[in-house]
Amino acid sequence: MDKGNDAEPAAAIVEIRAVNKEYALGKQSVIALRNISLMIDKGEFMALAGPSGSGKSTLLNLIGCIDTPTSGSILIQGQDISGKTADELADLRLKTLGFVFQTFNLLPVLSAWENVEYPLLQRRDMEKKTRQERVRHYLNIVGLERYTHHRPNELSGGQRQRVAIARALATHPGIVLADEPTANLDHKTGEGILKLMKALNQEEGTTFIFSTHDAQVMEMADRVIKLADGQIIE
Ligand SMILES: Nc1ncnc2c1ncn2[C@@H]1O[C@H](COP(=O)(O)OP(=O)(O)OP(=O)(O)O)[C@@H](O)[C@H]1O
Repeated sequence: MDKGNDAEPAAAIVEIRAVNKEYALGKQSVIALRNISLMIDKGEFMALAGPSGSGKSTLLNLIGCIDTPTSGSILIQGQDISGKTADELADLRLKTLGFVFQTFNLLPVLSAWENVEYPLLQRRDMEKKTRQERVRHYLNIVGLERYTHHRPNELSGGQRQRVAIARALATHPGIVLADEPTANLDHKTGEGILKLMKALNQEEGTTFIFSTHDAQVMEMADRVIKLADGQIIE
């Protein structure tokens, strides 16, 4: 009987195979990632840790299909993304990936409701009623049901990050990528955001991959991958 890997379902939601990333900086080149190989399972709550410049954002950008590796390959839900067109990658980002950023990246002229609704408007096949229920559901989950009409500048940092989390989850992505999601929040608020992410990971089974400097944030992860100078050291 064939017991090879081909016969088994792929457990990894993200697979990174021997990835290198080099940036050209004028005539010089900067090696941001060196020979990274990593399997991330569905439902993981995983932290990327490491000092500034160690390659955390670069790795998140590659997994998020925002940037491409110089060599090596990345598989998302078993599909190699290197052969995909820009349109196919945009579709993958919209359907499979949710993003949470350090600086929240909300659209300032839109209300909390409209910010969460925004990515759903690109789903042409989604009915208005379904869309509105989604927005209401995720704003309730992050505890912002009373702030739906507020614009980002009328919200606190923690509330803004809650809007960003609701926006990331509203499209029902399999994976949420969060680049230093607590870096611009005070410690208590940051802890609340992490607890919220962890609860959503457990309740909805969403895979979370986040970068952090904060040791207490790392403690909440199922697994911590440490990077230094573009390499996995632990
Ligand atoms: N667009 C770019 N052009 C040139 N070099 C870059 C670019 N982006 C990142 N780098 C370099 O790649 C390396 C890794 O950067 P990266 O932003 O991934 O680190 P990081 O661990 O996320 O740091 P931080 O915690 O400060 O955000 C650094 O040396 C950085 O200067």
